[in-house]
Amino acid sequence: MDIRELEIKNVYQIKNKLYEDKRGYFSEIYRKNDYEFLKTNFVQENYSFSNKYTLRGMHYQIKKPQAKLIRCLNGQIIDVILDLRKNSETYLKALSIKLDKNYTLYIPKGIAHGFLTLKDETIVYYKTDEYFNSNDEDGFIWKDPKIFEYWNLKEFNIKEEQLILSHKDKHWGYLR
Ligand SMILES: Cc1cn([C@H]2C[C@H](O)[C@@H](COP(=O)(O)OP(=O)(O)O[C@H]3O[C@@H](C)C(=O)[C@@H](O)[C@H]3O)O2)c(=O)[nH]c1=O
Repeated sequence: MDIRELEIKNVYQIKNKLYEDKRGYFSEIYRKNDYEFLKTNFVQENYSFSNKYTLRGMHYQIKKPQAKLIRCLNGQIIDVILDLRKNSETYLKALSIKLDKNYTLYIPKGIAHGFLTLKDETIVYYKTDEYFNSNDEDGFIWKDPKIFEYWNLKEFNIKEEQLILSHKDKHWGYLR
């Protein structure tokens, strides 16, 4: 596997192998032994389907933080993360990465996560190593200065008014 650690500690980008032919393509999503190096026991799988310019985030769990293995099965996203691990060398560092069918992203526990879809019918599929618990969930607003630039809205010619957000994601406060 082609694995690259990104600028936030223990965040990995993994190149997906696609076997293309006249029918389309085939790709494995997950083999336990390939991902043993992560020492992560995934317990839940999710997928979301979104229209273009949907922004979901920024989310994390407090008591039982979730590591996530994220793949964009259809369409394209800008994935934005921020390191909230106080003991991390890269504490409060943010980054963004474009994901489509070619790359998987791994984020360890303690990282805030969000993504913006760049195409209609974008499907994001991800595994987590802790169950979702709405009482444990926290977040902050996507416009927080610590991450705002990472959405690259200008580069993609996206206006704030075009963004589609849930009620919850519109009303998070700034990161304290
Ligand atoms: C995330 C999640 C949501 N839900 C429910 C709660 C709610 O009624 C509905 C929609 O939830 P949300 O609006 O929180 O979905 P969404 O905004 O897509 O939440 C996700 O955002 C991305 C950025 C992440 O990092 C994920 O971990 C998760 O927080 O689905 C579950 O039942 N299980 C889950 O694991």
